[in-house]
Formats: sequence, structure tokens, C-alpha cells
Amino acid sequence: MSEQSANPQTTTQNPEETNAAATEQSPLTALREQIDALDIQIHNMINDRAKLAQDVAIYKKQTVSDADAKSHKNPIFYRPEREAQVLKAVMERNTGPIADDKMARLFREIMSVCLDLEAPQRIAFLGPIGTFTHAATLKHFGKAADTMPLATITDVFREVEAGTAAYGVVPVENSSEGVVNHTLDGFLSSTLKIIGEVELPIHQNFLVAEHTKVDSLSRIYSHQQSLAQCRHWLDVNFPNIERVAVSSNGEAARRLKNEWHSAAIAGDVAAVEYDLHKLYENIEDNPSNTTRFLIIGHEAVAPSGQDKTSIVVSAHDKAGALIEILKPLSEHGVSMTSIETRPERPNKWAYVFFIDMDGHIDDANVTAAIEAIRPMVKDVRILGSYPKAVL
Ligand SMILES: C=C(O[C@@H]1C=C(C(=O)O)C=C[C@H]1O)C(=O)O
Repeated sequence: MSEQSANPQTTTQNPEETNAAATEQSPLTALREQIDALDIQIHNMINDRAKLAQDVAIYKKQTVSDADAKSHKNPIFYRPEREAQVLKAVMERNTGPIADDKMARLFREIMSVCLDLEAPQRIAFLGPIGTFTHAATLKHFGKAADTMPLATITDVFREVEAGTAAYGVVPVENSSEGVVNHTLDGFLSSTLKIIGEVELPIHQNFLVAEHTKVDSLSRIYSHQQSLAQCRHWLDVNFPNIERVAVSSNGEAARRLKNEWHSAAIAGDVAAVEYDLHKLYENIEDNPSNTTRFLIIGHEAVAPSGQDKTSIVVSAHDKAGALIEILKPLSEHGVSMTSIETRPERPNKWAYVFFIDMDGHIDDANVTAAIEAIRPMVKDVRILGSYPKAVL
């Protein structure tokens, strides 16, 4: 992004319009003058906001506790609960004509650059560039984040654990394909916490490059899940071209560079990254297809007012164990939002349950429910309390 002066005072005009305005000011010129005047105010206010964020950064540095300073812990600049509250407030007070979610996205980007000014944040994600996880990363952290594509979910866990990246983004479930086992299993061998979630509607595009000969297409590349999500559309529109599954949608898009007879199925981020043209948009068979991603990190998150808590429970291998575990939740009025079962490796026929519930671990009823589960099971681990996805 280019550097801009902190206090813009000048405006530029199209010379043709300046000539027209010399004789009589056109309504267009008058409207644009008003826009220019507002832009100056908005511009200055954004920089004023950024200066306050810098003051917040100074405060955060000063208030790192002595114990933390001794163990060389850095202050925590990124505050997911505060960002969720800011975005929620934007949506609640918005009166239009700009839609609530679009207005929130503008503020998302403003916060992204403010946080970057406080301290740049490196975010590892399941790559390569152009995947839906990349899109989810930009949606959650904004475009100022220093993003780091990695080849596998295990790599994302590892780099965040090692501190190479402050946070990581991994897919956890798709509304039509189900859970991503690698991500759930990642938590079984890691001490990382869940610090946020992001939901992304999955829209697939039929992409071609500048040099593609659209009339003689013979091959289409995509990730196997995306090919499956567009199966019916492909059967109807391109029944005879070869479908080739590759490691990711980003990789599919990348391959078009050297091939004139191939197309790719991928999302918007891939189209932009690889300079491809959308021959057809929204070609997914199920238009409400959504993927949920988790943000992983080291620090616990304070309550935002609308939170979720995730736990993993290792149950005793006996009949009725699950029913027993779920009872304390309803007894304490905690609503469970999802449950997934995974084998508890290396033990044969033993299982762990990943349970998501409404509320924060600081809420008395959530703590009470979890404490009531504890004596019934081999182990309970709190994976994290974090703000529900806002955007
Ligand atoms: C300014 C702060 O730091 C960061 C930037 C925020 C913002 O620009 O509003 C919000 C939360 C933090 O991620 C803060 O903690 O308030």
C-alpha cells in the first residue's frame, strides 16, 4: 500500500470538468467537491484513530506484568474480543445506505491497519495462496495482516507453536462435506487454544486465463472437494472435459499459467492472485455451502459478550458415557452447539468428543457444567473461549 500524507489538504480534479466548472459549476462537480471535503475529514479521522491505537500499544507494553517480562513474553496486541465488539457495534448502529456487513468490512480493514501499526501480526494459514483458507484469513484479520501460507494443517499448528507465526487459520468443518479431521486431531497433540472462528460462504468460479482457448477446453483443475461441490454443474455444462483433482484450489489456479486448454475451479482470492477471469460465477451445486475456520493461538481471550467455548473430552469406554457427559450441560442451562467424535489414538476403540457450547469459560454456568463433567471422564481440556463469528 502506498504511503499517504497524514493531513491531506489538496484535491485533484479532472481537467475537462475544471473547464466546464469555470463557466458554470455542474452538479457533478458540486457533488464531487462535497465528497472531497468529506474524504479529507474521513482521512484525518482514520489517522487520529490510528494514533489512539498507537497509544493503546504503548499502554499494552507498559502493563506487561513483571512475571511476563521476566519470561520474555510479549504484550498481547491482538484482542479478538475487542475487535468482535467493535464490528458488532458498527453493524448495530448502521443506518445505511451501505449494508451492515459491507460497513463492517470497511471497519475490519481500518482495524487491520491500526493493529498492524501497533505491531505487525504474522498469520499462518493452510495454503497455498488463493485457497478458501487464505480468503478466511483475510476476512478475519483484514488485508494488513502478514500472511504466511503453509502446506499442511500440521505445519500451521507447528509454526504457531514454535512462535514463527502468532496465530494460525485452519478449516474445521464444511456444511456439505463435514468436519476436517486433521484439524480436530491437531488439538489432541497440541496445547494451542482456539481464539476465534470465521465462517466463509463458499462460492466457486470457473476460471480461465487471458491466453486460454475457451472453445477448446479439455481439462479442468480443482481440489477434489471443489470438483465434488460443482459435480452437477459440470455434468450439465462441461460433461466431456477431464476433471483433474489437485492439492488445492490455489494450485489449480496456478497451473493455468502454462496451459491454454485448461480451466480451474476456485474462489475469488485465487482469481485475483493469479490474474484469472471468471467465465462463470457461483457454479457450486449448493449455494448455501459454508466452511467454518478456527483461529489458533497461545493466549486465552476475554469475554466479548457473545462467545463460544470448545472442550475436548476423553470419556471412559463404557455404555452411556456420552449421555452422562451431556447431562451437566443441560442441567446448567448451557446450550451445546456441536459435537464431534474422533478416535483417541493410540488406544483402540477409545474415543474423544469435541464439544462446542454457547458462553465463555468465565460464565458461572459454563464453568459449573465443565466441573460437573470432570469427575465422570478420563480428561477434559478447555480448547478455548472465543467470540462467535461476527462477519
Ligand atoms: C486498539 C487496540 O488494539 C487492536 C486494534 C483494535 C482496533 O483498531 O480497534 C482493536 C483490538 C486490538 O486488536 C485495542 O486493544 O483496543
